[in-house]
Amino acid sequence: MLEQLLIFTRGGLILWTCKELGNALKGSPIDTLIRSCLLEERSGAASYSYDAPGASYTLKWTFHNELGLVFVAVYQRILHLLYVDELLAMVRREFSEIYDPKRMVYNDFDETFRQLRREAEARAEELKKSKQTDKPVNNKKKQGLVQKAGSDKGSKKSEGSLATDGGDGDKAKGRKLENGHSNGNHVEMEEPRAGVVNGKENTSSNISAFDVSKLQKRTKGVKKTDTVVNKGSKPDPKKKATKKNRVWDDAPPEEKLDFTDPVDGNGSGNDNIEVVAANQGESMMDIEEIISSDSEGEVDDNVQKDSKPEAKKKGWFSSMFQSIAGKANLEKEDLEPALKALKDGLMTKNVAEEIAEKLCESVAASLEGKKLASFTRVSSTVRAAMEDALVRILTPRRSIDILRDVHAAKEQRKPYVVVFVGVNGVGKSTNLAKVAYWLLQHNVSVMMAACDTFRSGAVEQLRTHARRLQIPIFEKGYEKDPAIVAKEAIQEATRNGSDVVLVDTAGRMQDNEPLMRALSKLIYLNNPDLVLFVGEALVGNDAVDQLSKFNQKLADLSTSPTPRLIDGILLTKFDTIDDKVGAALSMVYISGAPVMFVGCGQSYTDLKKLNVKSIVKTLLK
Ligand SMILES: Nc1nc2c(ncn2[C@@H]2O[C@H](COP(=O)(O)OP(=O)(O)OP(=O)(O)O)[C@@H](O)[C@H]2O)c(=O)[nH]1
Repeated sequence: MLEQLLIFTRGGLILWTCKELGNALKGSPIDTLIRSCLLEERSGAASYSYDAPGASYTLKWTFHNELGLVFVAVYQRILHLLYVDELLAMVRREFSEIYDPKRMVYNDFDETFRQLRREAEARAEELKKSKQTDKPVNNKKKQGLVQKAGSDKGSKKSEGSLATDGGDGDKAKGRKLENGHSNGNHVEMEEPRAGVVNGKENTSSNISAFDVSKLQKRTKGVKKTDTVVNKGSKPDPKKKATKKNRVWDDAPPEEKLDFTDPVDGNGSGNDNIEVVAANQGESMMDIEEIISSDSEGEVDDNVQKDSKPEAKKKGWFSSMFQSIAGKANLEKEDLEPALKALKDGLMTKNVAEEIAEKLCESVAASLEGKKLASFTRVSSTVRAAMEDALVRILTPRRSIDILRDVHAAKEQRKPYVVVFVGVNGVGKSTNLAKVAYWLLQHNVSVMMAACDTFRSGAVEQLRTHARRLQIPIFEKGYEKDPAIVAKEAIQEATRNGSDVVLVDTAGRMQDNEPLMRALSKLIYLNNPDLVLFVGEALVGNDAVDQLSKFNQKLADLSTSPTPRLIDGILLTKFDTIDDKVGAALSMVYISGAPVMFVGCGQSYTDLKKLNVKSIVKTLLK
């Protein structure tokens, strides 16, 4: 049975709920859906699963982007209701006809909903019966295949057909993507994809995607009839051939970019800062590489390339006319060329394919049905939506201020503990030393803990850094339990009054179960203040695998009911990646953890903050 159906604005204002259903939902599925899925650019997913004590729900949703409305249906997961997508589509259609931004109460919709639900249920029942009668035909292999292909096509053609219900009946379609700490809530995607763990929930009130003021602006000039006419009209088959505008490159003039801010800056500046800082610190290596970021704009070139045949078909006049007069309502097909170009562009910048795809799905979901403003091209609209999404993802939602937290710990007379984790050779020890140097600059006393008791030479390497920086190091040699070494190091730091303990750990592959178990133990036993994932900025698709598996393993192998996951990211070797800045996006997207530091060279001073504006600009170049 349907548990609830809600209609609310993107600003979060609830307009209508089904009083008849009236069931009090267990937990807070709607809030969680908004925070963990809709605001995290995962709204392109097919459904969201929410588990609360005593209930497991599936949530499905649809948007009316032009009116800024969100329609959400909640039902018990076990039921696999076949009519939910259909019902949502009908509710969306009927409600948008009576929607008025000035109106708050929609009691008159109760009866309409009752009818729609009856209708959808009846059609689902019919479909079920017809499926049952179809079964013997499907037994014949060849005939079955033909039939399936035919019905799939049919489902795409007929907008209101129940056959479009892709969610409930086709369990095999998508693999579950874990989202949120370890609460088991997840978004289910339309296509099979690798498992993803989103480490942190959005705890802030960052509601830019659900901004009421934006909505009001959008709806101000919209005549209700615009929407009604479009909604009523059947999709025109000719439209497909003539849908796309020619897209012009309206990217800003090329300029040299820096993706980092000084680590003590405010993090939002877009000044061109030299990436390789003045070499005040002692060099750890002989060579210093200097970044070059003067790349050509690839995305818009692609857009142009992709759109050319479409523009040709459409003709110059109609193309111009559309961009001047504004298109009625954006449809998925209108967005596809621009989204494809953006996706390809993101991938050339090293964004993991899976992430690029999900982002595009989410942007498409936020734009479909929206009216294209006059004098705007589809590509500009898509680009602006993508830009918003990227800024939203990369801007930390939780502020982790290490210096503030160090002082807070000091007041409680305990050291602030940071554990550096990551795969082999990414730069854990080197960047741990950079963080130590940075802390020393702020008059914070530091102790290093050599807990890589696995790789020979690791302790000596850390000792060299400690000697150069003249800070104490706690070491117990090799083949010791790193969890115990860390514990003793923290006890020692408490005794000698060190403000911070920086714990070096052995590099490990994300699939190495024994080493991951040892790391999980170290974290569980010592409960550090910060678990910092050190990752190379050079990685592409592997970034997703590394981070998601680290988080997954930390969750699975922990003996604690509330396992600690990765809190922040330190991206290394930024000086070697040119404009391939995509790893930053992939890692933040997949973990929900912010990039706290960027390593951009081999001197102690080569530690910076991520410059979000620069990164976004480069990603869209
Ligand atoms: N160019 C550049 N090189 C770096 C950066 N950070 C680290 N490196 C280099 O990367 C190599 C590996 O660094 P380590 O600190 O030994 O890496 P690790 O993760 O501790 O290695 P394991 O202990 O084997 O897992 C060294 O040659 C470092 O100099 C950086 O930001 N830029």
